[in-house]
Parts: sequence; C-alpha cells; structure tokens
Amino acid sequence: MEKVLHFIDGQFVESADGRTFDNINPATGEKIGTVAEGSKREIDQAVAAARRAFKTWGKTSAAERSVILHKIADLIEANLEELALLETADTGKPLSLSKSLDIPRSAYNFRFFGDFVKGMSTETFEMEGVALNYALRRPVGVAGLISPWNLPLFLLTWKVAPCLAAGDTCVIKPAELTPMTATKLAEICKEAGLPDGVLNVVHGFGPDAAGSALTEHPDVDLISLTGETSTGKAVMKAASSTLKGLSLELGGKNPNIIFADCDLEDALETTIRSSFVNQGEVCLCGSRIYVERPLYDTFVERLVDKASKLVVGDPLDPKTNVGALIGAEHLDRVEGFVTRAVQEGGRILLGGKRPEQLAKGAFFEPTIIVDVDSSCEITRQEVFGPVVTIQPFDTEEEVVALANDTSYGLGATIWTSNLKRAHRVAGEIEAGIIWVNTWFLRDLRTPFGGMKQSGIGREGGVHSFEFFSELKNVCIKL
Ligand SMILES: NC(=O)c1ccc[n+]([C@@H]2O[C@H](COP(=O)([O-])OP(=O)(O)OC[C@H]3O[C@@H](n4cnc5c(N)ncnc54)[C@H](O)[C@@H]3O)[C@@H](O)[C@H]2O)c1
Ligand SMILES: O=C/C=C/C=C(\O)C(=O)O
Repeated sequence: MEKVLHFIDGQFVESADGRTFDNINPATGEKIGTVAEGSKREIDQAVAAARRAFKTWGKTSAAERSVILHKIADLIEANLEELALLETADTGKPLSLSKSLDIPRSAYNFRFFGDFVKGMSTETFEMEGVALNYALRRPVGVAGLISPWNLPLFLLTWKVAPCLAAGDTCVIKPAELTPMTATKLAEICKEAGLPDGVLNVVHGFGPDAAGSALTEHPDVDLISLTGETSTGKAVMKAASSTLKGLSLELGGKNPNIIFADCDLEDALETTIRSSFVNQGEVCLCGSRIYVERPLYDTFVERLVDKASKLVVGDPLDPKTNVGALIGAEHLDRVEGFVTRAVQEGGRILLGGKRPEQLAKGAFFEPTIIVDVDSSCEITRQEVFGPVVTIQPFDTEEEVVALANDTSYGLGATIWTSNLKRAHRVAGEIEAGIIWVNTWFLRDLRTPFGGMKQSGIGREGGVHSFEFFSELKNVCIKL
C-alpha cells in the first residue's frame, strides 16, 4: 500500500489533521494506497516555503538552474520503470504508453527547458541619438500549478520545468485521482539538489479544498491550470481577487477533417491513435471526424475494422492497446454520453458498452458513432473517452463551418494531399494547434494552447517564459 504524502519545504509530511483519501487503481477497482488530504493549512505552509525559497532561487543564474533541470531529467529517465508503473496504477493506461510517452516526455520537458533557458534573449530598441531601450527578464515569484489526471506527470512537468527554469518557485496541486508520480517527482527533485521550498506538492481536492485555497491565496502570483473548461472559469474567478497571472489549458472538441485526396492508410492509422490513444483521454483527441463524401463509406468501414482489432484489457499486458478509464464515475459519464447519442438518433457501429470480461475495472470499448449532426450533444460536448463520431461532408466551406461550430478551439487535424487546400483550411479553422497529415507531433518551441473556451495563453518555448517571467524595460537617455 502506497502512502502518498505532501512535500512541503523539503519534507514529506502528512496533513496536520491526519486526513487522507483512498487511491484506487481504476483497472482493478482496488484500493492501492492512501493520499494525504491537504487543506488551506498545508497550502499556507507550502506557499510560505515557496516564498522564502524564491529569495534565493530567483537570484540563481540560468546556467545553475539548467544544470539542476538536466539532473532532474536524468533521474526521471533512471526511474522510468518505477514511474511508469505508478502512472499506470493511478490512471489505468497501458504500461507500454506510460513507458513510451508519459515518462520519456516528462524527462524531455526538463531537458528542453533546461536548454532553452540558456539561449533566452530580450529585445532592444534604439531611438537613434536619443535613448536606448532594453528589456530585462525577471522571475515573477510563486506559481500555483494545478494539473489533470489524464497525462499526470507529462502535463505537470510541462509546467514545472519552465517555472523552475524561469526562476520561480511553485506549489503543485496534482489531480486527486493521480497523486503518485507528483510525490515521486518531489523525491527526484530533492535528489537532484533542488533547494528546499522551491518545489512543494500539496495533495487534495479542487473546489472548497486545497485547489481553491491555492487559487485564492494572496501570496501566489501565478496560476497555471490544465483541466476542464468549467474549472478554468472557477479558477479565473478565484484568481481575480488578487489579480494573479493566469494560464489556462482547457478542454477540446477537436475536428479531424479527412478529404478524399488524403493518403488513406496514413489517415486511418493516425486516426486510430487520435481517437483511442490513452482511452481517448487526451485533450487533443480528434473526437469529431468529418470525411469527404466520396471516401466516407470506405473510411468508415476501414476505421471500424481497424478499431475492432484494438485490444482492451489489463494495462500491464504488453498486448493491450486500450486500458481503463480514470474511474467508475468517469465511466458512467462516458456511457451516459453514448446512451444519449443513441436517443438522439446516433447509430453505434462499434463498441458502445463495457467489455463483459472486464467488469471490475473502468473499461469501455472503443466506440464509433454515425448518423449524428451538429445539434447532438455527442458532437458538442467533450466526452474525454474512447468515443468518436463520423459525419460526411461535401464541400470545404461546409466542413470549415462544421469544424468551427463549437465553443472549443484547441486542436484540429486536416488530411489532404492538396497543398493549397491544406494552407487554406488551416488558416480558417478556429483552433490553437492545427496538424496537417499528422497528429500530436510536438516541437516544444511552438505555441501550444487553445482559442475560445479551450483556454487562455500559450505554453511552449518562449511562450512559457512569457508567462513565468516579467519583462521590464530600461530606457537610458543618450
Ligand atoms: N488544453 C490542454 O492542454 C489539456 C490537457 C489535458 C487535459 N485537459 C482537460 O482537462 C480535463 C480533464 O482533466 P480533469 O478532469 O483532471 O480536469 P479538472 O478540471 O476536473 O481538474 C484539473 C485540476 O483542477 C483541480 N480543480 C478542480 N476544481 C478546482 C477549483 N475550483 N479550484 C482549484 N482547482 C480545482 C483538480 O483538483 C485537478 O487538480 C479535460 O477537460 C481535458 O480536456 C486539457
Ligand atoms: O491532454 C492533453 C495533452 C496535452 C499535450 C501537451 O501539453 C503537450 O504536448 O505539450
């Protein structure tokens, strides 16, 4: 049984009132440990520690911080097996995915920002003969980092690495459903020589709990959240009273647009991934598939055939492609969406139910639904599960309108061999991240984030530093 503790000012501690909550493995339904349940008291202690540590960490050089970030990356790589097992036990995702995606990318997040910070520059503007302006980049202070359960260490380190690289200190509030790798990260940071108080972890819940205590805290300067759009709204409200800087990476309902002139094999192979990888619990998953009419029947038939071959099962089995959803509550939610899609006229071509032989865990079959339109709930709301819809379209204008008919604007995928059309459609889609003939291909220097209700701000490369640091202009009269 794992006992997951907070990490405050360099110490692993229980909650002052001794409260804990259970940690459940969603693939077995079994309790695998207890987690310290933090409240305002632990958040206060962690913020105070982070503020004290900022006095020295904020004054270290980029080169010193870079060395520590690389050590953290080394240690994540050295602990890959253990971290992957913890991640899979918490989430239910295939161990093969934790090993190939979650943990390697977590290490790379530190390596990338450890390198990037050494090459940072600022701007200079000369007013010829009058004055010289130059900008200085300075850390902001204490950041609250709030992460989701779907890619726990991956998305947490995507915030922690630039935060530390920029010279800020942090208080992390991991998702309550996936606490283990955050505490393990704290151990790694300590071993890498990160000074006490620079990184703190407080476990617990969101509303009226550790999460809201962090977002309301007067001594926290920044909040970076990845989570649901409704959480983003609550966090924005809470952060407004003390005017904190906000970065919000929220939900998506991403279109996957397939023109008849695409490379069909490539489109099918990648669509299997963009639909069902991580049980569809990736904010970038292309859950609304639009196929140009001449290809529609073939595409639907081939996609159903390929998806039917995906192995749903024990996350520890190397043959498994689709593991368990995050928990019983989420499983009910996903199933509810499918039931209502059928009530609205949707036809299930594959899946749509819990696999009978896996009744103990939160498993759901890869599901493909047709005969829906943009008035149906299933095409409008984020399901965050292994469920996609497919609709035919006739013209480019029509599909652009369909793709944009959503309150979200995170990602989109376009499949075509027509170069002009690819550029044209990419320019028209209202989303922050557009992939053409690929999906989830990431260059960490590029801006990453959502339009509309998918978020505020961008992460990645210099954009992360824009958030985690302040620029001040110095004007010198000549
Ligand atoms: N845009 C992106 O990059 C991205 C990436 C991954 C996930 N997501 C989104 O995240 C969602 C799934 O993750 P989730 O269910 O963990 O999200 P969630 O919003 O339920 O929780 C995210 C985090 O916020 C905390 N939280 C919840 N309410 C809070 C409050 N009132 N104050 C402070 N903290 C609060 C939670 O405890 C958790 O740590 C999906 O909507 C998905 O699209 C977005
Ligand atoms: O579930 C959401 C996935 C987000 C991915 C990233 O933030 C990234 O690749 O940097």
